[in-house]
Formats: sequence, structure tokens, C-alpha cells
Amino acid sequence: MYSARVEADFAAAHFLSHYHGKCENLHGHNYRVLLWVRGESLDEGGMLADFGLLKKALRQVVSELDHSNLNDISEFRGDPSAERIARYIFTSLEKMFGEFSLDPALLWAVDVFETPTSMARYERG
Ligand SMILES: Nc1nc2c(c(=O)[nH]1)N=C([C@H](O)[C@H](O)COP(=O)(O)OP(=O)(O)OP(=O)(O)O)CN2
Ligand SMILES: [Zn+2]
Repeated sequence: MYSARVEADFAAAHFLSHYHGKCENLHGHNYRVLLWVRGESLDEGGMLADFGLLKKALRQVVSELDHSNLNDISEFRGDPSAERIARYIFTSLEKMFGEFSLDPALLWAVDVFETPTSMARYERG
């Protein structure tokens, strides 16, 4: 089994409505997002998926989040946690992989780092 990973960053504001503590207040993070693909076969060029295409797809999704207030996105239901952001990015990528000539079945996981020491993952179940 092969896997490959690309990364992208975005900056955004958020607060967590159900959090009792400092994170219930509006604050920001420099988020780091890791996109993982996984598969058993390589193309004729020996690649699972072209890093360049993967980065283009990921950058398109994160550019829509960059310098936004994540609480404005209704899908997060008032709590844009790293877990929900990871799922949101995963499902957005799944819908648009085809536009980048990428096979959606290769999409494996999205990791979202809120800080260098705190990360949540959404992966294909
Ligand atoms: N499972 C989750 N727990 C927390 C989330 C989350 O998305 N998923 N988010 C937060 C807050 O957004 C908070 O801003 C980040 O928390 P934390 O890692 O504690 O950030 P700090 O920089 O303050 O960490 P220190 O190591 O204490 O400096 C909270 N929990
Ligand atoms: Zn936070």
C-alpha cells in the first residue's frame, strides 16, 4: 500500500460555543492542513497521485477558509472544531477531486493542526 501527503496553511478566526474556557472567546489560528491519499497501484510514472495536483486541489479548498471567521459557516453549527474542519475539507476535496483529474477513491485522510501540538483527523471510514 502506498500513501502520499501534501500540506497547506490558512489563517482563520473562530470561537467554540460549547467550550467552557478561553476557546469560547473569538481567537485565531494559523491552521496547517495535511491531505493524505492512499492506494495500492501507481500510474505509469510511478506516482500514486501528482503532488502538484493534490496541492492545487487542497489550496483551492483552504483559500476559501483563509482569513475568514469559521463561525460564519453554518455546517460547523457554532463549533468549528478541528475535527469538523477536517471533515469539511475532506468532503469538499471528495467533490472536487475529479476536476483536478484525481481519483476521489484515493482520498484517505485530512489532518488539521490548530497549533503545532494539537491535531484532529477525519479519515475514510
Ligand atoms: N478535540 C478538540 N479540542 C479542542 C479544540 C478542537 O478543535 N478539538 N479546539 C480548541 C481551541 O480551538 C483552542 O484554541 C486550541 O486549544 P489548545 O491546543 O489548548 O491551544 P493552546 O495554544 O492554548 O495550547 P497550549 O498548549 O495550552 O498552549 C480547544 N480544544
Ligand atoms: Zn481555537
